[in-house]
Amino acid sequence: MGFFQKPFGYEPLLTKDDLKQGVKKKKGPRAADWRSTLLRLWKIVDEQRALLIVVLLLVMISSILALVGPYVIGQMIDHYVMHGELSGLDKGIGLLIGIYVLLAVSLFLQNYWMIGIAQQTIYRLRTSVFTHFQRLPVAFFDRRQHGELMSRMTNDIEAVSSTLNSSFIQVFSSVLTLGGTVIIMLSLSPLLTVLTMIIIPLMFWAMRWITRRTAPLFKEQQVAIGALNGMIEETISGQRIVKAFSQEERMKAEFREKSLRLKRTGFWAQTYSGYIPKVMNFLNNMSFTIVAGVGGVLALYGHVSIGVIVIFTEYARQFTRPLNDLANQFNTVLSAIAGAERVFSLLDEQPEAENVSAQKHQLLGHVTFKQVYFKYELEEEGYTLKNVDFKVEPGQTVALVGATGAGKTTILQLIARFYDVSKGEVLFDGINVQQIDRQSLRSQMAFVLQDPFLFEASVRENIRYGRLDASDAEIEEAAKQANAHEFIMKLKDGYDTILAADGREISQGQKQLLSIARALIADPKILLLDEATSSIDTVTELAIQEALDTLMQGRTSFVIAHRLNTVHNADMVLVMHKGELVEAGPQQKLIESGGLYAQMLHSSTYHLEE
Ligand SMILES: Nc1ncnc2c1ncn2[C@@H]1O[C@H](COP(=O)(O)OP(=O)(O)OP(=O)(O)O)[C@@H](O)[C@H]1O
Repeated sequence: MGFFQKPFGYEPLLTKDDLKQGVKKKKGPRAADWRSTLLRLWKIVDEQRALLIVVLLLVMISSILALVGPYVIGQMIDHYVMHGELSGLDKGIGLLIGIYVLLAVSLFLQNYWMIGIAQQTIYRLRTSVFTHFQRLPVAFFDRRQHGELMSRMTNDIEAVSSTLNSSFIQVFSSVLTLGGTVIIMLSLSPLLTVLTMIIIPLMFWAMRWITRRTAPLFKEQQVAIGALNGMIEETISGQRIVKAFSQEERMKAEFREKSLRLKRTGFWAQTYSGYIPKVMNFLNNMSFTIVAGVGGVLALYGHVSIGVIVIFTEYARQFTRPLNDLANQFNTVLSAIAGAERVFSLLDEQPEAENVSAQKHQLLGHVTFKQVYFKYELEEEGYTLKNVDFKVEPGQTVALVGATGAGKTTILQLIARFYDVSKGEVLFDGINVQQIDRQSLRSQMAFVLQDPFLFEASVRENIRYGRLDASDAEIEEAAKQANAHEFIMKLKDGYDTILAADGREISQGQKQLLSIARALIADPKILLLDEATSSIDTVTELAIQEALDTLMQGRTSFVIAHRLNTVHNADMVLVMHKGELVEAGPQQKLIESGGLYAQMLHSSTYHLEE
């Protein structure tokens, strides 16, 4: 019973120390070649070594049992049938039944345990990739396509999973069966063995001839399927446009042409690949005929017994099966190695570097930028932020203004330490951000974005995301303060209404209110806000404004301002221009100085709403 339970326990695949080490010695397994990939995969599977050894033993037993079957039949023919002895036959049959029952049990168990091992391995691989994702810096996600990353989590891991499920046993048992068959055949008759093997080169030649023709056809078939699917998807989602521009006939003609192409390549790809089992069967039959003919002659001259001929033909039949299986497994194993390689390369990505001397720190609310220079990884040349220098006191509200691309969001991202500065320093209460534990820093900050992110969960859970231990009463109180309670109560199930991931059932303004409630429940020391620019009705707008005022009280707040009123009420305005902080101070002072901000207020390129 113990074995039945073993594969399903969970232990983390990579410990924190492993990760640290992996980062330090970047030369570790880079998953660059398939051998190191296999080795890494093996290391994970090897965690369940005891069970794996049992499975391998069972595979050995079942391979031996499968080989012994025909041998027993031959012996029965020679010893009982040829001598007309019925009495021994029942013992032989009993033995055969025993062998085949044992074989079935052994196959069942090895399959059950191997799937357990495979699923546990995949579970741990998937968990460590996901855990690793959480540790990766924002910059990593900047340079990767999200669809591609999701495909690694799903398709690539699935490729490894299906191979582990079946190929491992299949390959091992094929090799054993092949070896065992050859040894038995050689011991029975070397001459007949050589004759059986004549077909091997013929088989390889035939397979190569066929796959050379089918490989490009299958590739073309994939391309044709892709093109056809793409067109179908476009036509369905663009239905209105197709109709509006009366393009139905053209679409039909295009579809027919693409569909015909798929039909043609599909026909030849399937035809050629369909030849493979037929050709194999033919060659197998030929070898069978040769063995039967030559064996018959040998038996007539008394060189071998009839029993040996019967066993031999049976082994000769069995002989090609593992060969075929190995050939079939080849592609599956290759695609699994490729999948595993891509998964491991993700695990090799460096996590957010943590300073060992970093400490937890209770923020007071001072924020200082000291000659900060910053450059995104993807940026080709120059700095996104250049020599940004400012100092904010606890509880102050700072409005960031500037044209699009000036660097306002970048400043907020540096405060949240999504990125590290290239030069200069970001300080909280006089402590360099690098010396503060990242987790403790972020837990004391909250973001309210223009387009807040909602999870596919209830309204209550979406607010609770700000602080997981918040009680239902606290959540309701926060929603009330955020002016969200009223609209929540009008939803179908109130606080229990499940929202879609994109929050499509509620308006943009309502999403903002939820996000404000989420920030309130987090009770952060520092607030990072991006004011909404999209047109929101005046009632919601007022509700948001009021909620934000409540939220900002007693907290150091940075607001990317889109409204004149916000700038007006701010303690300090930071005017950004092409990555530089060109002016800083209260709005009135900036207007009086007649600098860039004063000009911006009157120009049409930068617009603050009344
Ligand atoms: N993740 C990123 N990777 C590379 N470059 C980026 C990234 N994010 C922003 N940038 C670039 O950095 C510059 C500053 O962008 P930022 O988002 O800080 O401007 P912004 O002032 O907030 O603009 P907006 O008002 O349009 O949001 C821009 O040129 C932008 O293209």
